[in-house]
Amino acid sequence: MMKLVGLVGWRGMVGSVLLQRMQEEGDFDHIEPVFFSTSNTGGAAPAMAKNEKTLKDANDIDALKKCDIIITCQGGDYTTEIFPKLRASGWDGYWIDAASTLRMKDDAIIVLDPVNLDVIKSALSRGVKNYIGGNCTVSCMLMGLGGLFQHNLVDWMSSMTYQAASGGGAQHMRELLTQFGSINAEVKALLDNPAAAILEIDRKVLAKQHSLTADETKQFGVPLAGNLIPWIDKDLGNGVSKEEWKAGAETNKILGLGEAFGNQAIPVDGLCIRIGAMRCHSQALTIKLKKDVPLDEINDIIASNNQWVKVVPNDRESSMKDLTPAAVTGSLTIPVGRLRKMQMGGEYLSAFTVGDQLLWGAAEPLRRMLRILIAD
Ligand SMILES: NC(=O)C1=CN([C@@H]2O[C@H](COP(=O)(O)OP(=O)(O)OC[C@H]3O[C@@H](n4cnc5c(N)ncnc54)[C@H](OP(=O)(O)O)[C@@H]3O)[C@@H](O)[C@H]2O)C=CC1
Ligand SMILES: N[C@@H](CC(=O)OP(=O)(O)O)C(=O)O
Repeated sequence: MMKLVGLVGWRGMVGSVLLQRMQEEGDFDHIEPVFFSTSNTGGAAPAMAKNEKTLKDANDIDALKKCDIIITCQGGDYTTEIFPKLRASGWDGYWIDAASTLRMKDDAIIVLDPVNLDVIKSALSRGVKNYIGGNCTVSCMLMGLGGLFQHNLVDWMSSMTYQAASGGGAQHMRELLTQFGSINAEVKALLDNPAAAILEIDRKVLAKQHSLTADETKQFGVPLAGNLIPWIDKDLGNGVSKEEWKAGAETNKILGLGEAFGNQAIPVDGLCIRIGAMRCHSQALTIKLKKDVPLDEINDIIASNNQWVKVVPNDRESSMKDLTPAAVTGSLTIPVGRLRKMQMGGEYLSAFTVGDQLLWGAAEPLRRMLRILIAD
């Protein structure tokens, strides 16, 4: 019999990408879906619905309890509120979640199966029921550089990120575009006049950035258009942002490394920066290798790790064409480029990678976890 799969948060940005991928991969042919809503109980379920044509109440524990598997992209507040109640009610089904709430719990696995299928399989055999998608930057980095970890070559890694507006949510993407529009409108007449002085244009742009209305900076708090923000997520109070903390904590948990697994963690640290890209996160990596491996071997190790990673030749033209958010958006390909040995010595490797943070960064690992569960 087909598994009853509850879908919560399917209407949001991550959820919409998830549904789109599930349709592309024919996942609905293998499940009996039940669509839930926090705002429209009784409304019409989307076209993929089979027997259950109306939306169920996402806060109704009895309705949720009927599902064998629940996938939620509804967000952390929903998970915090509903998940404990559902488990307390005796529900023993599989919970697949995009939110960070449960990621670091002992009874939860962070899923990224092209990288940690062994960790997932071992957890399934132990009866673990909670499978959580990783932080977008971490997942995209591991999809690109997983080969180096698999070959136990990484001594430590520093990751400097360039994260897109979408990481904040749909409203943040809209706000970025609104800001670009306001700034452009401010200097449109001067731009149309080739004789206009560039310093006058620059002065007006800066004045506009400083005078954007509260409405125009409601999501980010400051301008992002023509600017950047060197802080993402909460301030942990020790000079580290929560997004930066996740790099080390989640990378190691995904790989099954660290004290909890009885072995040594690999230090992964850096600064996380918000930039004015739409939905691709990029990161510049400095990797201290455990030994001086020739660059052609490194290229092979990275390229052969999974079918989505693509090594981009370290030259100007290839980097400009294939290693940008605009080139990668909407695609599952994870390009890794700018691979070269650094001045510090043969064990120091630089790399640059880009990933669509709504695909490998959010929806795709959840979808693939569902396929693993229904294949069993
Ligand atoms: N954004 C990201 O990059 C990432 C997000 N995540 C996680 O996924 C969660 C969901 O993120 P995201 O998809 O960006 O959140 P959204 O804000 O796009 O969607 C969340 C929910 O908001 C409700 N909603 C209210 N108004 C609208 C509207 N106009 N259009 C669509 N939905 C609406 C929907 O619930 P309902 O249908 O019940 O009303 C929807 O499921 C995050 O909180 C986070 O935990 C994880 C990784 C990356
Ligand atoms: N914090 C990420 C997006 C996100 O949702 O991350 P997490 O799933 O770890 O909360 C960003 O802003 O780019």
